This record gives sequence, structure tokens and C-alpha cells, in this order.
Amino acid sequence: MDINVVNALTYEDFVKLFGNVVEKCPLIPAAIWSHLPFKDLADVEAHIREFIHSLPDSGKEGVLRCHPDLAGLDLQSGTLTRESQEEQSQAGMTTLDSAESLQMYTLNTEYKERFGFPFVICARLNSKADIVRQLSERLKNDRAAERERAVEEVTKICSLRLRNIFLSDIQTKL
Ligand SMILES: NC(=O)N[C@H]1NC(=O)NC1=O
Repeated sequence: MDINVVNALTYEDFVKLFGNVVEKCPLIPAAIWSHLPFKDLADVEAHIREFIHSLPDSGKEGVLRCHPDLAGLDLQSGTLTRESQEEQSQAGMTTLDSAESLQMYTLNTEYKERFGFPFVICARLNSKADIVRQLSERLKNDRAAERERAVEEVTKICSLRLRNIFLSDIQTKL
């Protein structure tokens, strides 16, 4: 998709197209709409990054709380967004055996009790083993460091979702 096509979109179509590049946060494309026209994909990405990093800590944690648990209730009940379903599936989260499911549940619960937001990681860039290892490791961080670490993962997820949109035929997305 050409950036000129993006720059010519109505506000409504822009938010429809980019509404889930950050999971369940259509506020973010609605906010960066103010910066139109964009130079290229990297420019869109930079504005999203800048917006997220400019949020107060409570806003960053709010963005994190919009993410579903990995291998959590939404996955079990089939209520994940299309993007999250694909990502979790790619990381092997849809084919865990019962011991692995229990381990993910236990670690996710411990993480949320410690930090007050869910564990977020770019599933596309990590295997099942990486995810379990990083979940255990990151539990040792303090809250401020972990908030920033998790926000970095949100920007990685966003970057891959944006790339998918730019590679696709716009008509299939609107
Ligand atoms: N909790 C969490 O990391 N969720 C996600 N990660 C990812 O790549 N897609 C998600 O929905």
C-alpha cells in the first residue's frame, strides 16, 4: 500500500485501518491522525511510538491492560482479536498441553498480581520456550523497568501489524 493512499483516507477509514495496530487501542490512530500527511510507514510508526512514550505511567499501563493474556481466557473462549489470534497461534500458544497451560496460567497470574498489568511480549518474535523463559525472568524486574520493557514489546507488535497492513491490499482491510 502506498503512503499516498493512506494520506488520502478519511479519518473514519484511517481509524478502521489502523484501529488495532496497538491492541484494542483505536485512540492511538485517532490521536496520530493529527500528524497527517505521513512520509512513509516508518513515519507512521514513529508517531505511534512517540505517542505511547509520551503517555503518563497510568496511560502506558492502560495500553498494556488492553492486551489479552497469552494462552488466557480469550484464547480459550475464541474472543481474541484476529491479529492476536494469529500471533498467539504462531507462537504455539494455541497448542499447549495441559501442563504447559497450567504453567502459563500460573506465571501470568503471578505477573499480574505483582505488576497490576498483564505480561506482554511480541509473540511473533518468540517461541513458546522463549515466552515462558522471559515471563519467569521479567517477574524479577521492578514495576517501572517492567512497564518500559512491556511498552517496548507493544511497539514491536505494532510494527509487525503495521507492516502487514502496508503489505496488504487496502480494499481487504476497509
Ligand atoms: N499478552 C500478550 O503479549 N499478548 C499479545 N502478544 C502478541 O504478540 N499478541 C498479543 O495479543
